[in-house]
Amino acid sequence: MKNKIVVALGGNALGKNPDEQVQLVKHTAKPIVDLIAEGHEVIIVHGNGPQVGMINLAMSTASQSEFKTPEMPFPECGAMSQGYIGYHLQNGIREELLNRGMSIPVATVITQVIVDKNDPAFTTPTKPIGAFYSKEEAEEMISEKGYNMIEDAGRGYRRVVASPLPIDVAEKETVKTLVENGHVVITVGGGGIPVYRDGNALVGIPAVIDKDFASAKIAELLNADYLIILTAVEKVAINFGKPEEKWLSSLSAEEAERYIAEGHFAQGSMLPKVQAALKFLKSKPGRKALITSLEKSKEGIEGTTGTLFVNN
Ligand SMILES: Nc1ncnc2c1ncn2[C@@H]1O[C@H](COP(=O)(O)OP(=O)(O)O)[C@@H](O)[C@H]1O
Ligand SMILES: NC(=O)OP(=O)(O)O
Repeated sequence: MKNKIVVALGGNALGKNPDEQVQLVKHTAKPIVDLIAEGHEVIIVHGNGPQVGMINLAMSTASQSEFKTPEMPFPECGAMSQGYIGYHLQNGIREELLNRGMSIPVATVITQVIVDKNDPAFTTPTKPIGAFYSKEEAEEMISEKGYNMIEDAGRGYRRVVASPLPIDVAEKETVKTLVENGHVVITVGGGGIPVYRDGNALVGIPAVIDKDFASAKIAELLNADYLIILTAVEKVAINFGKPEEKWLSSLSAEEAERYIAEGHFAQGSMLPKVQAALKFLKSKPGRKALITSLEKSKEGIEGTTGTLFVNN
């Protein structure tokens, strides 16, 4: 059956610098084009944590240097990250399509996502961005740049920014029109540029929306059948990393809610994915969500691997 599928790409699909990104995206394009070749309509969402952190730090450092480049506001850095990642992704997918004899237009839509400027998330920064640093480097960044830094699961220190929930997608009609006309669209990159409504204006606000929540939102708005969240693991586990770890092939809404309450999914990594999958599943009967790895996405949609969220 032909499905309308929103695919959310995790950090392992993109890499840490432009060279790595170009190379990784060639690999990322293959499972995406597999889905397109099977006749599915595919909409692509990607993360931007490492990239928006890199861009913002570079712009801020340059503006404070002898070269005195202009201060670049955070929402503009988010827009730059969408352009930078979208540029590589659309070319990678385009090339893979042409290699397989398919001439299908691919485009990135710079996408703004409406948030509530009074979202409580603005008072507690939780979203890790940029690179990992040592404790000493983190302390220097706190005192020199005023950043909020946290220790991230034993992997080092990372800057954190606010992460409000997505309410609506400003460019949803444009995305819908492109999808209906057979275009492959990359949208809500990095969760979308967070904006709030002020009369007729959309005003950017410094934050990074979680791309898992944003992908569930655009999937709902586009009336998609399927949300596929691709990450570094083939399945979701309970008791992850413990001796009694159990990998799950399917999850009902009731089971997912119970496991969330029992604390099986790590905050900032697996938890938003499970919450986003659950939200999409519950938004309309018949909708399905899958969490699996990039490499296994074809098998995942064929039903032979991954964690499938279904209402029974
Ligand atoms: N319960 C769990 N089941 C599976 N993976 C988990 C679980 N809890 C945490 N993880 C970790 O979460 C990671 C995915 O989160 P993250 O790396 O932040 O995602 P992204 O692909 O969006 O960059 C997995 O690779 C895994 O290491
Ligand atoms: N915006 C966002 O969720 O990015 P990451 O997936 O890179 O954390």
